[in-house]
Amino acid sequence: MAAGDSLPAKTAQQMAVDGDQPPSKYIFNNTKFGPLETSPPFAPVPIIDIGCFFSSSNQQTELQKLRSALTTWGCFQAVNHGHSDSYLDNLRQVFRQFFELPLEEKRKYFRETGSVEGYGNDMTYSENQVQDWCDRLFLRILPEDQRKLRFWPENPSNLRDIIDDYTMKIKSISVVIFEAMARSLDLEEHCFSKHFTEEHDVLQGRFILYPPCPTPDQVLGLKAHSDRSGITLLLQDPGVEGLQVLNDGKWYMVPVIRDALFINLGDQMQIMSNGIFKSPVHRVVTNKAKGRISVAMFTEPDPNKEIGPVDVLVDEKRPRAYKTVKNYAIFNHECFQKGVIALDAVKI
Ligand SMILES: O=C(O)CCC(=O)C(=O)O
Ligand SMILES: [Fe+2]
Repeated sequence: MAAGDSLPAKTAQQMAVDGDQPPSKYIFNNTKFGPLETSPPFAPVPIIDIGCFFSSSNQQTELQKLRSALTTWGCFQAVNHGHSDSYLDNLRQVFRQFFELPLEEKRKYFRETGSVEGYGNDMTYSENQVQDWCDRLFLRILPEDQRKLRFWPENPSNLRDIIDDYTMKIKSISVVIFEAMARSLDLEEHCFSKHFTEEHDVLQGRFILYPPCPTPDQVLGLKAHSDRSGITLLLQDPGVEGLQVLNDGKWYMVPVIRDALFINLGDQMQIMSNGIFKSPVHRVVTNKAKGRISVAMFTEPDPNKEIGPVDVLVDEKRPRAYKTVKNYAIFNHECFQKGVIALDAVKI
């Protein structure tokens, strides 16, 4: 169990409703990632028509954009992914309904001390860890036989079915993207996707509420981090910006495009691509007037399999940049506890 980890005395949502000032443990500390800026310039990350990746139409222009996006920003906005505005609105609405339930109802799904799964806040690893101004429901969705259904809300009554349905959609989009990523580097198209299409691959969902915050210039919604995933597929709130990405030492705000999926790479893709693709550091800022909701899905390979740079991307000109690693999630977690950046720890 993490030292000092406990559930919050009051959720961020409740503090927002009660008009509380954020307690001192929520106040941002200047970190190596620079100051808190609530309105930096917009990130000029490309918008990619991923519809063409599902068909045999000419993909060259989009593949070039994909390669350029992933080698510089490590992220892009995916449009034409095949899921309607009303489907995505409904998805966000179901999670909104969950967060709007009385605390007594949500409490049934509270995460347990020392574990991330369930409703609640981030785990606390040390006394001086700065807290995030958000509440979340975190579920391990795949492999199916590892689901802890006690954390899966039964209210709203359609929430479980909607997660299942969205999971299928996310799986198929992610495979198409992994294949396009390989083609964008002129590699055999399954070289990445094969690590994410096996029986014990992992998919986690983080459904996050960022309530309005009275002091957005002092409190982050989510601290700077890179994802440990292969790729992360994020549905943003169409009503308010908040996500920022770090590029070349500067923060940029990710624009909201109503029905785009914002896709960013996680550390495991930076490793598999031998450092060619980037896993961007990102964070979320809060807003005084508006709450924000986001739906993040994280794909990960089977934790029992070793991952490392794919062979075809290692040669004399580009020596192996990363060691192989098993169960990157646990490794990443251990590094975090020691204050070490996991990607640095696997660098050769
Ligand atoms: O809510 C967001 O916009 C980003 C969430 C995120 O970065 C994460 O859950 O890892
Ligand atoms: Fe993230």
